[in-house]
Amino acid sequence: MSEAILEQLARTLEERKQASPESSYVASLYAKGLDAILKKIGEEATETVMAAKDGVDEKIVYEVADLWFHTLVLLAHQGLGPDSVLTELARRTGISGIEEKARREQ
Ligand SMILES: N=c1c2ncn([C@@H]3O[C@H](COP(=O)(O)OP(=O)(O)OP(=O)(O)O)[C@@H](O)[C@H]3O)c2ncn1[C@@H]1O[C@H](COP(=O)(O)O)[C@@H](O)[C@H]1O
Repeated sequence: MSEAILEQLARTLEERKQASPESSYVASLYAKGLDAILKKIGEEATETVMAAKDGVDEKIVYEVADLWFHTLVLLAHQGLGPDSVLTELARRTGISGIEEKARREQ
């Protein structure tokens, strides 16, 4: 399920490259450029740290979702997608390419 969400969101982020900045938050970030996206990632990372310091699980989840979302916007902006990160994580955990492909197709 989690991969399906990432893939759906990645498709939406790709579609937003054709949208007007007035009609979409993501399109407005693309229009502002890389530095604006990186600034949001920095802010969301800081908010994640503060949430973790507060120790409230709901806040942590909310801020990590914001952080993940903005890193996905960065990947899309750079012409990358969640697949490349999942492949790298799979490589680190020792899952082979064939195993990973089979798992994804299940
Ligand atoms: N998943 C998200 C998502 N998560 C977080 N955000 C936005 O990220 C921003 C988080 O910034 P902050 O926490 O600083 O809150 P804020 O003060 O309101 O934000 P700023 O005004 O400072 O930018 C908010 O504006 C949230 O609305 C998101 N915006 C959009 N999406 C999804 O992205 C897709 C495209 O969205 P649009 O571009 O809006 O069509 C859709 O599927 C949306 O559901």
